[in-house]
Amino acid sequence: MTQLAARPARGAFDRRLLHRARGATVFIGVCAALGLARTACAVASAWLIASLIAGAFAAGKGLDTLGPQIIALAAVLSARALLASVQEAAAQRASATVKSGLRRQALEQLMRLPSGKRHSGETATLLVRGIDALDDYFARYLPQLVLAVVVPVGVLAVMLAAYPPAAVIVLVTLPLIPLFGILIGLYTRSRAERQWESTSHLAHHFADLVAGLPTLKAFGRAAKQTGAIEVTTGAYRRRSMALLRVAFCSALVLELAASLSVAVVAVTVGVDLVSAHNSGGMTGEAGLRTALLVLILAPEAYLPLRNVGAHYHASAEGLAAAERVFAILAETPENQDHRETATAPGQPSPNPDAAALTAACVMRTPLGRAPTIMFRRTVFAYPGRPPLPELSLTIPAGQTTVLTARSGAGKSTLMAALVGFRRPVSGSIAFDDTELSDLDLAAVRRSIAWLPQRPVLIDGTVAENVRLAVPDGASDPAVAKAIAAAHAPAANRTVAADGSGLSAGEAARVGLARLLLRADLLDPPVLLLDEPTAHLDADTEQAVLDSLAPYRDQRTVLIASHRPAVRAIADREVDW
Ligand SMILES: Nc1ncnc2c1ncn2[C@@H]1O[C@H](COP(=O)(O)OP(=O)(O)OP(=O)(O)O)[C@@H](O)[C@H]1O
Repeated sequence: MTQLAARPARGAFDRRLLHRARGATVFIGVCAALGLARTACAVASAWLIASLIAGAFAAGKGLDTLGPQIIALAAVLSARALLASVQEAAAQRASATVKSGLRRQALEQLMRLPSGKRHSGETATLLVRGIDALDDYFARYLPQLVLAVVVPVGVLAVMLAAYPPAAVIVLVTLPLIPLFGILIGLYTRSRAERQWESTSHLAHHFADLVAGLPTLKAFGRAAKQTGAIEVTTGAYRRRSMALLRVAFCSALVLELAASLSVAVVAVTVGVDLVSAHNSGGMTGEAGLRTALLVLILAPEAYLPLRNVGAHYHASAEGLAAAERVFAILAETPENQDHRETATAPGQPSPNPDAAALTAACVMRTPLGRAPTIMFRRTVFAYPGRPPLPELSLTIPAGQTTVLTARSGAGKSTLMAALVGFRRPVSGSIAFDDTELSDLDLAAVRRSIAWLPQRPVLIDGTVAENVRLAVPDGASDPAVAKAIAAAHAPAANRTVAADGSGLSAGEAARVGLARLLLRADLLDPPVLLLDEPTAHLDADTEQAVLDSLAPYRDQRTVLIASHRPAVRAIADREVDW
């Protein structure tokens, strides 16, 4: 289930969405201008239609007299259609701007937050489908909201000039539409939130199931998952149908209110027309034209407000997703220094801004040549777990230290802490005499090459995977050298993001090639290697360790491993 609490419903006009993109503000201005032009077209076409009918029926005019008016009507209707398509194009453009802005900001924030905090299936659904659902908000709802303000005012002004009683009826009944719309909208909003939770849950469940399918099949439990999927999709279907029911009912209610109001206007105008023959009021061509003008214009006053209600339902899913994106953007990265950027050393940096920032930091690397690393009474803790034992440890400068503590003692945690992905709950970490918390974390990361226990892989070739280790890219020969030194698979071998296509040992050597490439090009003074030879046979292990030898020289190297061959290259072993 989604981990993000739904926020209270916002108004119909979400300022935060518009503030996210400068283009959106221009778009609102364009919408208002186009709305005014469309109102003018609506009034002009109503007047032309009324004149044509009144001229033909009340004054008996022929095509020769009415010809210019027919041409004018065609021109006005074409202009109205053109304005509508310009508005649609502007809306799509504004929508694309806001969506890409939101996606970029959410991704940057997610990369700053501690990894593993959020489910990937749910996040992918939010960032792809959820944000895409904002199209309805920008392309339909927002333009309609502008029209809902501009059109009724324009139409009412014309009606007031032409036939004040009809204007009064419209003025009195018009607020019923937004009133009903708001009441239904408030109800829909909570349903849309629940619908979005169902969507996230389904995505979450499905992603978990697909990832765990081999294991489930191996234990003969795959068929049992059919029932669980049926339950999840059933809940999703029921919530979708409930939301659709509300949408249809709301359209019906708004339609009914508008139709009744127009009917009252029609009856008033009709009664006036009939009684005019006795009183001398609305008679002849002018009287019929006025009556027709009012009858054609009256529905135009209600239409934008009704459409706002309908489009609100269409955009509710996008708004619910946007709430969650804003919740992500508002999160404070608890495990992170406020100065850090997003790139993990030796790990891919999908964010060019972060890469550029990291590249800038290389000019002021804070770590001296081969620093001493100190853990002083450091305690790490994971949520819901007892804290790990207090640790006081000195990793000597320029030496290779092998951590041999038992499995689960916290070796990987300690390495993650050195690159700022874990923060101790008490005690401190220092490079030479400077506390990590006083250093620029982005620059610290730039000074470290880290081979994690399970290197992150992306879809692509081995070369592409290796090249990611350096934010500014690397030449083919440099990549080839690192691949050869790490005894990694051929550069053109294809790899899937889940690691399929490579054995566990081969994947580890791709990670090692990244570390070596980083060491070659960025010359970091610290190397961290977490179980670098865990899946390797003795010969390959020795070859890899031999390749590593020149890189260990003049650097502070920390390796987590229990393997005898690795322990044999240690200047110092540490256990706790
Ligand atoms: N994300 C996490 N959430 C909760 N507990 C965790 C998490 N990561 C690690 N731990 C726990 O913290 C402890 C230390 O884990 P860590 O991976 O650092 O140990 P390690 O010494 O590297 O183990 P190994 O040699 O098996 O790789 C373990 O008890 C582990 O279960």
